[in-house]
Amino acid sequence: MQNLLTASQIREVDAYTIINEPVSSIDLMERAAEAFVNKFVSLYTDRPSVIICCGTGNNGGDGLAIARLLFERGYTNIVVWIVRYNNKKTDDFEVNYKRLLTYSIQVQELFPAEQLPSITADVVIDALFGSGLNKPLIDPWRSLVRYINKEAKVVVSVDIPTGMPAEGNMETFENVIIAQDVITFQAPKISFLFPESGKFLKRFHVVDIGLHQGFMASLDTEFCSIMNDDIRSRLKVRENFSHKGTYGHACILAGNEHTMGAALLSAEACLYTGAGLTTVCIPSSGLSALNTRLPEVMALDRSKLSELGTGKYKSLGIGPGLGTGEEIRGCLSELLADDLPPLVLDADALNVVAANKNLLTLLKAETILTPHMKEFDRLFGHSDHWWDRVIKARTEASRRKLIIVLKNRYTFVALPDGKIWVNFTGNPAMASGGMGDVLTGILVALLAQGYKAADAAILGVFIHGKAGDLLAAEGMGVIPASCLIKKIPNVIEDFSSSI
Ligand SMILES: NC(=O)C1=CN([C@@H]2O[C@H](COP(=O)(O)OP(=O)(O)OC[C@H]3O[C@@H](n4cnc5c(N)ncnc54)[C@H](OP(=O)(O)O)[C@@H]3O)[C@@H](O)[C@H]2O)[C@H](O)CC1
Ligand SMILES: [K+]
Repeated sequence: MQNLLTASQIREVDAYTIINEPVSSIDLMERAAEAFVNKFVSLYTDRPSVIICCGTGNNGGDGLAIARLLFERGYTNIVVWIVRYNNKKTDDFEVNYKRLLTYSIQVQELFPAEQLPSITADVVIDALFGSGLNKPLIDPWRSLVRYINKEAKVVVSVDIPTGMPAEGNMETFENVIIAQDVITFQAPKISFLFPESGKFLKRFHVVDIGLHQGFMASLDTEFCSIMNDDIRSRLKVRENFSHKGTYGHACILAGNEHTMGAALLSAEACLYTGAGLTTVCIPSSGLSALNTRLPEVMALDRSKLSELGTGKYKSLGIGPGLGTGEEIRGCLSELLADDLPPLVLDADALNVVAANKNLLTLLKAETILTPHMKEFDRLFGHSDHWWDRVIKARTEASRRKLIIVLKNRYTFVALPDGKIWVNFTGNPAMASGGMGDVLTGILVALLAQGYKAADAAILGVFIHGKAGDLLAAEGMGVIPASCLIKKIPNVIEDFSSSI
């Protein structure tokens, strides 16, 4: 895992690195600028003309060093804007300013109430404000940002688009640079994870500037990202002499007459994730579809729900395509009161619980809930913005000792210990019906194999997204859920055999 830091934690790590590496702050700035330039030249290979718009804080200091380094790499068409809208400046900005003046790079100082120079360059590099932003922009900075957004062809931001807070509610921060690319230092900023950031940044790239890893890891953070090593260290290799009994019997209560596909997708994903045996509890109307499509999967008739609590199954998933009719509501209330195996609740199961919140209190510790945004809001109340929603997921997960998998482009896994694990695998080609059903099947299979619920959730979201990434890398711009399932074993193989 890698901790994701708030702006104040970034400052702490910065200061710790300077003292304990040790490295001077100006050298750390130089490293940041070098890392930016290396990435920039790999993204923009045709040596574009650039305007570098610099504030007078350390983000601006980075911008000045970037100008110098691009010049040293043979960029001839560089203009540096220095935005002097107040008298503040940092020491490292000042050092880099003096260094820049020894180069023959064109520098233009911008003062309030002056007309803004025209933008003719191919790319504007935005180094106005970074993680030091502490309030929404007002004029004259606001007008400058609006002008750049209107006039610039392409903007590449240093660390964070100017005007965006590093974390927190983004709603009041309306005037933000719209960046094609953001080259950000050490770790993604928490704000990048929320859909609201999507209108301000198209892509972000993380570059290592050598901040102190041990100190970063020691910080008590709310957010962390799921890394490849987290998967490798958790995935168990399938043992020689193992048999179907070794990998558990999973059961999925899903599907209805018109939504049997959801049950089939979940069951198939469960199969491909390696459950020893998979049973689906479906109405008899789905039997021929199941037998035709998934010969490996067994059926339990919907009338035999009482079998779910008998200890026969090692894990249980409830919800995909189940429906929310009276009959389902009644049987779910009874079931949840029963002694069930490790449980995943998805889709209609969540909707039934949302309509009868008392059921939440019946859920055993470590139950996995997999809501998308709307299901989450139905369960725990409406949120106006994602920051509020994610913090609510954290609170509910720790208060109720549940595992809440809040699905989105970057899925948030809120654990009972208060930590939120963010998953970075997955891609927009996966945005289609049935993907949630597949995730449920993956999770139920992992629980059947004896993974602890928190590990199953972390592994499950990663494997799901990674399977989609493999298909995207093969050129699939749209990925049907049934195609993704077939890639699950490849991901598991890749990550369990390379310890
Ligand atoms: N550890 C790292 O990742 C490194 C980061 N570097 C770069 O440094 C910036 C952060 O630099 P900092 O000097 O802390 O802050 P900024 O440059 O973003 O902002 C400067 C000052 O701007 C003022 N401010 C804040 N909000 C506003 C606003 N809305 N309007 C006007 N002014 C504003 C604020 O001063 P106040 O006195 O008003 O509080 C800021 O101090 C980081 O993003 C990286 O680019 C290092 O180069 C390497 C290590
Ligand atoms: K910036």
